[in-house]
Amino acid sequence: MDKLQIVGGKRLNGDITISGAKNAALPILCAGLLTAGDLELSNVPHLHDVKTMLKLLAQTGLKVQQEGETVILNGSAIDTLEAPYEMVKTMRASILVLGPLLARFGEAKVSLPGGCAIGSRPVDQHILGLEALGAEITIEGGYIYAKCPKLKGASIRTEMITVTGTENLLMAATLAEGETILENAAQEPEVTDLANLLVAMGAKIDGIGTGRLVIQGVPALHGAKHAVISDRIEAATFLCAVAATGGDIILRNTRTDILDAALDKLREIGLIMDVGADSIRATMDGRPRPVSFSTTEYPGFPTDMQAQFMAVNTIAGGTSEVKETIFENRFMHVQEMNRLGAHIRTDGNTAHIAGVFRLRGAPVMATDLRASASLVIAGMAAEGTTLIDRIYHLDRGYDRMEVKLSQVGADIVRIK
Ligand SMILES: CC(=O)N[C@H]1[C@@H](OP(=O)(O)OP(=O)(O)OC[C@H]2O[C@@H](n3ccc(=O)[nH]c3=O)[C@H](O)[C@@H]2O)O[C@H](CO)[C@@H](O)[C@@H]1O
Ligand SMILES: C=C(OP(=O)(O)O)C(=O)O
Repeated sequence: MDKLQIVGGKRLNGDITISGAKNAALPILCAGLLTAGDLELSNVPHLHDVKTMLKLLAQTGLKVQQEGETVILNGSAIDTLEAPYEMVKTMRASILVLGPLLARFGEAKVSLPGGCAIGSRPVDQHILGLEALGAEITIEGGYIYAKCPKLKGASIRTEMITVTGTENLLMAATLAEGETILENAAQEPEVTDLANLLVAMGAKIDGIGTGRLVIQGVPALHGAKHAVISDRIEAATFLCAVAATGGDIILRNTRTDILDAALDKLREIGLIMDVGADSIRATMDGRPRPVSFSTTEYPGFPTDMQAQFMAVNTIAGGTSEVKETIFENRFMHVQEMNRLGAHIRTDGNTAHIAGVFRLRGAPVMATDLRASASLVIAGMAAEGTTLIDRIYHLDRGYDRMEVKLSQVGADIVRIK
């Protein structure tokens, strides 16, 4: 199992190119199931989750061609309407094949994803929404069996805002008969990116980027070309890294208009930023200032950045409070950060952090994707050597993170 070895205390200096967003690429790849035409996707990141998704899609009969960051999909010969447990268990986003398969082929069999380190993460809203569109759904032996010769438009209000739930229902509704209204829809930029692709494929969607999506179903979708949106979470993760280590970096190929909540907090920390249309220069000197925040849906502060900001807070000059409102168990990094000398106490969904002057390197264990990223940041800020075990979590969602960080001066190596 690969590990990362980090010798902390190095300032970061140089350029980093941000990759395409994992959370946009995954649903967008699933949209390949909706058409018999060619889908040509660029800016697709090199991630373990993308590999898993392509493997899952290929076993349905979807043709996959990949060269660098470009992926061409063709769905003219799909013959297996199934997502097996073996693949779904390693990546929850596999649930995103359910809506497209059902809408285009009238049936699908998809393994229930089950819980994971950050919470129980049910998919009841995906199921209820598809039932509202006319699907007959049964759950047996850990699998969701969905059937409906032709979905019919409906008005659906999910009980909470769900990102992949919105995406699944949105994709299904594009091929349903008549009008579908999705209320309480997620407004995350990755949902918008998917919606824009669907429109390029011939879908009729109003209200893109808002909490109310109105979809007029069409009989079929055609092929399209699309560039996956830049990863705002990767960008903000590197900004947290420089806030923790000090230095002067430039992020390229980033979308600065979708980073507001994170940029506001980074300014509060003391990071000086020169924000262009697709690049950010960030400089940091001195000790970070503590920041308190509560995670919420977009455009609020993203739960996927909670752990990385907590890493910065551990060495800030003062105390802070971090509240996690999206997932019930997303503080797995706390114990590991405390092993590095941080002073964090949790009380339900709130973490109280008393900044220490210096963290000290230690062996730690990654527990989930963003927890892994936060330990990388903490390790880079710590004195001495930190060894991070179980970094397969990191590889799920960061495109060669250690390579990008070494290029800007971090002392970080992968140990096979
Ligand atoms: C691949 C992808 O895009 N992953 C993102 C997506 O995950 P994902 O789409 O799985 O997260 P959701 O937005 O669905 O989850 C939000 C909350 O709703 C709950 N819920 C959701 C659906 C449902 O049917 N029932 C239910 O109870 C979840 O347990 C959670 O507490 O959004 C999360 C919240 O921004 C991000 O952290 C993930 O990085
Ligand atoms: C929780 C995340 O991803 P996923 O929904 O794919 O588990 C994440 O990207 O931080």
